[in-house]
Amino acid sequence: MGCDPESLVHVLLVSFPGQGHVNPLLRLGKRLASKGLLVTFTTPDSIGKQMRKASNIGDDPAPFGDGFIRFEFFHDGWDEDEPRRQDLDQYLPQLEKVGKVLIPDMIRRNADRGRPVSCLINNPFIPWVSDVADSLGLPSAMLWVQSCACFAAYYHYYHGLVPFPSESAMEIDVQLPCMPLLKHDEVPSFLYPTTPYPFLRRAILGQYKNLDKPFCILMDTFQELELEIIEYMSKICPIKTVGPLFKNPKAPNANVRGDFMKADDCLGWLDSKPAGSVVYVSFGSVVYLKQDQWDEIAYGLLNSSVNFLWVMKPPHKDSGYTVLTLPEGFQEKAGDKGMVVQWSPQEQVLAHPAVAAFVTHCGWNSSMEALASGMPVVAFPQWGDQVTDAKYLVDVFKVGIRMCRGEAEDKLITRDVVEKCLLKATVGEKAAEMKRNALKWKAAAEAAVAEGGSSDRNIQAFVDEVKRRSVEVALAKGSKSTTVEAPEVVRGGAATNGKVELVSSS
Ligand SMILES: O=c1c(-c2ccc(O)cc2)coc2cc(O[C@@H]3O[C@H](CO)[C@@H](O)[C@H](O)[C@H]3O)cc(O)c12
Ligand SMILES: O=c1ccn([C@@H]2O[C@H](COP(=O)(O)OP(=O)(O)O)[C@@H](O)[C@H]2O)c(=O)[nH]1
Repeated sequence: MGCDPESLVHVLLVSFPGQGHVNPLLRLGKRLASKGLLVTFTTPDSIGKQMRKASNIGDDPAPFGDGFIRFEFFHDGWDEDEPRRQDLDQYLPQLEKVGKVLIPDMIRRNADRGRPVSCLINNPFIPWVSDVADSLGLPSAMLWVQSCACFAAYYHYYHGLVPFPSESAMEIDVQLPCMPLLKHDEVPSFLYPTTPYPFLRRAILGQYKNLDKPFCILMDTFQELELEIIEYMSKICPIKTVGPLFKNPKAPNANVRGDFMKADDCLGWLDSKPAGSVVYVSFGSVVYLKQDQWDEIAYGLLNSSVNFLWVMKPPHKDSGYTVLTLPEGFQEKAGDKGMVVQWSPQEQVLAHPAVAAFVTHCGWNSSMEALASGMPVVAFPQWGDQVTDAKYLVDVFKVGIRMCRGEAEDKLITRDVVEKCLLKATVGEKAAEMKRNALKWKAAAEAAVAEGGSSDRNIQAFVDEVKRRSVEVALAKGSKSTTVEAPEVVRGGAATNGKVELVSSS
C-alpha cells in the first residue's frame, strides 16, 4: 500500500455481461489487485449501469489489498431496451464488432493518462479479446469459469478426440481420460445434438478456436478438487488453477461486488433460525423452471416442514419467460418458516450456520461456493455444464444427492420426491456424511488459497509473469516502463498434492 495506482502494473479485465461470468472475473480482479496490480474491470454499460446501482461502484480506483480496482464500462452500440440482446447469435457478433473498436480506444485513453495496460484477461463467449491484445502487441490470458472436467469435455468434443452422442447414436456414454464415465445425459448438454441452446454451444466452443492465443488459461477450480483431469489437461494447455476465487484471504470482499441486482436482506432472518435448520433454494441467474415444477417444489418445501430461504428472481423482460407465481396461500402456510427473496447475498447465505443444505441448479459458481463453504447440496441441474457438475457433486465430491438429471429428461419432480430429498439432505446418516465430506472440501479450498497453497502459488506465478511481460511490452513500445521488482521464482509451498479422503456409504 501507499503507492498511487499509476505506478502499478495495469491489467484490463473484459467480461461477458452474464452474472455467472462477471462474478468469477471480478473475483479474479480482486485477487490480482490484492497482490499489487492495478485492475480495470470492463463489461458493456447495459450491465455496468445495473452493477453501479446495485453495489455503489464509484468512479475512483478503490484500494484493494496491495493494489487498486476500478471500473470502466463501454457501450455495446444498442439501445437500452434492445430485445436482440437476448439472442446470443445476434448479440455476440455485435459485441465483437463494437468491442474490437472500443477496447483499443479504452486502452489508448488509459495509456494517455499514465496507466498503460500490460495484459488483457477475458472470460468465455468473447474470445476476440485475445485478438485485440495481439493486434496491440499485448499478452492475454483467459479465465475459464466452469470446471476443468467441462473444459476437458469441450476440448475433446471440439477436436473430435472421442465419440460423443450424435444423431445416429444418441444415448452413448462418454469416456474421457482421467474422468469418470459420463452417461449421455451427464455430458455438458450443449454438446447434445438435440440441445435447445445451440447458440450456447457456439458461444462456448468459440473460445476453442482461439485457445492458442492466451499465454495462460486461469481456472476457478483447485488442484486438489480435480487432481487427475487438471494434471492431464495441463500437459495440453497452459492451465493455472486459481480457485476458489471467491475466497480472498488477504483482502476480504468488502464492498466491491458485481451483482446485477441488490440482494434482499435475509441475514437477520437467518440469524433467528437454529443452526442447521434452513434449506437454501436457488437456481442461479439464468435458469427458469416451469410453473408446474415450481408448484411441486413449493409443496415439497411446505410438506417437509423445513425452514427455507428461496430465491425467486424476476425474469428479464425480453427473455420470453412468464413470471412464476407461488401457490395460493403459500406465504401464509409457510409463515415464519419460509422466506422468499428476489436475489440473495449467496456467499453469506452459504456461510451462515443456520443453513443446512443448498438446493442448486449446479452452476459452476454455485457449486464452488457450496464446496468451499462446506455446504451439502441437493442437485437440481437443468442444462449445460450443470448436468456434469451435478454428477461430480454427487458421485465424485460426494457432497450431494440428486433431485433430477436435467431438463432433457423432461420429467416433473413431484412434491413427494422433493420432500424426501430435503429430509435426506438435512437429517440422518446420509446428511451427516455429506456434511463431513463438504467440510473436508472447505478445508482443502482454504488451504489452496492460503499463502503457499496451490492456487495462491499459481496466482503469484501469474502476477510475476504479467509483471515480467509488462517490462517486455514497455521495452517493445519504447515507452517508460512502470517500476517492477524482479519477478520471484515460484516458491515451493506447503500445499499438498494429496487426495482428500472422503467418506461414502454407497
Ligand atoms: O448471461 C447469460 C446469457 C446472456 C444472454 C444474453 C445477454 O444479453 C446477456 C447474457 C446467456 O447464457 C448464459 C448462460 C450461462 O450459463 C451459466 O454459465 C456459467 C458460467 O459459464 C456456468 O457456471 C453455469 O453453470 C451456467 O448455468 C450464464 C449466463 O450468465 C448466461
Ligand atoms: O440469489 C442469488 C443467486 C445467485 N447468486 C450468485 O450468482 C452466481 C450464479 O452463478 P452460477 O454459475 O452458479 O449460475 P448461473 O447464474 O451462471 O447459471 C453465483 O456466484 C451466486 O453466488 C447470488 O449472489 N444470489
